Amino acid sequence: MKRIGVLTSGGDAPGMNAAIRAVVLTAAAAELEVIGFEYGFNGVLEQQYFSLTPHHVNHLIQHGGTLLKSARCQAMFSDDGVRQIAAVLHELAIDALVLIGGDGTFRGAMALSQYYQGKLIGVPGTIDNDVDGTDFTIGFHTALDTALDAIDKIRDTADAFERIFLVEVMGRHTGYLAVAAGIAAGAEQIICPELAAELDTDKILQHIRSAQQYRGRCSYIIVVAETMYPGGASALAAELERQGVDCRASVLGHIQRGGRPVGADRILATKLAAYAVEQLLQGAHLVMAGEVNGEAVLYPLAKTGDKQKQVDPYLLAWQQRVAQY
Ligand SMILES: Nc1ncnc2c1ncn2[C@@H]1O[C@H](COP(=O)(O)OP(=O)(O)OP(=O)(O)O)[C@@H](O)[C@H]1O
Ligand SMILES: O=P(O)(O)OC[C@H]1O[C@](O)(CO)[C@@H](O)[C@@H]1O
Repeated sequence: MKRIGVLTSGGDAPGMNAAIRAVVLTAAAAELEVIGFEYGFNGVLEQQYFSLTPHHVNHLIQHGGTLLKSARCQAMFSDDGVRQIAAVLHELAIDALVLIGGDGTFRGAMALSQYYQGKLIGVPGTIDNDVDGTDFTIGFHTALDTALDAIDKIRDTADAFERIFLVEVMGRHTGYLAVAAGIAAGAEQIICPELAAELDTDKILQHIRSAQQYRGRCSYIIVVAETMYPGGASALAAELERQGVDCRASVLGHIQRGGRPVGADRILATKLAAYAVEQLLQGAHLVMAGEVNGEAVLYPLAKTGDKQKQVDPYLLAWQQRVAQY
């Protein structure tokens, strides 16, 4: 193996830069050349790439975003597009490709494996934490702290007005961020797919009223996962207002994707990206470098999107038992 490629794809996540750095430094130590493709799979298709040297990754570890940019690539959903991308990789003599992204990116890797003869390895980078085969994805811990910082501030103003707030967090179709942020912020309610397939406004109102009966007037925060209500938290707040409850909505949105990665994400990114390159050199293919119980492990890329990993059931049950107090 002489020349490897690396790209970041899907939603950017704090710590992706730390992962790129570790890929480049580990490869340099093994005398491998690294080609960085920009804008995810689009950069391969459009041949937007540059040779990445240790010089490029100096003092990169502390920065959010991704040096390689990210994107979602429509061409990957057509057979023709996948073939073209594989052809560019062959043309550039890329022996292996390191893909830093979420389960969608890894589905892309599986599609690419039909036409690409080189090796493919994944590094889990997404704030959503919705990737099987690793306890945590790179970016999740930073996004959690960013959400917490915002919710703690919302609590201050909610307390001052004894107001009800809906705070919408990201997470696509999973509630890892919602549950973690809700628990850590001491939210009164958490609404996420793991707690209820469909949102029930009667139940929400009942919950608010029973908490108010028990405590008297007080602030009340509901953390809502982004896909739980058509139109999001703002539309849900409007509906609750219509039913006679005065409340405000705050959508945290993309601020959760930005910012300096926290230590846990920098360390996870360094470990998993370094491990991925080392394992490539040992012949690994079509696997993701993950971390389970503190150990670096390889997990089949084909299974990373199976949704076997669970949001902590203990915390979910506990939240439901105590929230009315
Ligand atoms: N089924 C698929 N077949 C081929 N390519 C895919 C497939 N699913 C996703 N991809 C490719 O991977 C890219 C990223 O996927 P996606 O938008 O789902 O983000 P992700 O990697 O899951 O990260 P995140 O969840 O953090 O946004 C897509 O834009 C597409 O190019
Ligand atoms: O950047 P976009 O396309 O708005 O995507 C937002 C989505 O990306 C994520 O930030 C990461 O997957 C999700 O939490 C969110 O649903």
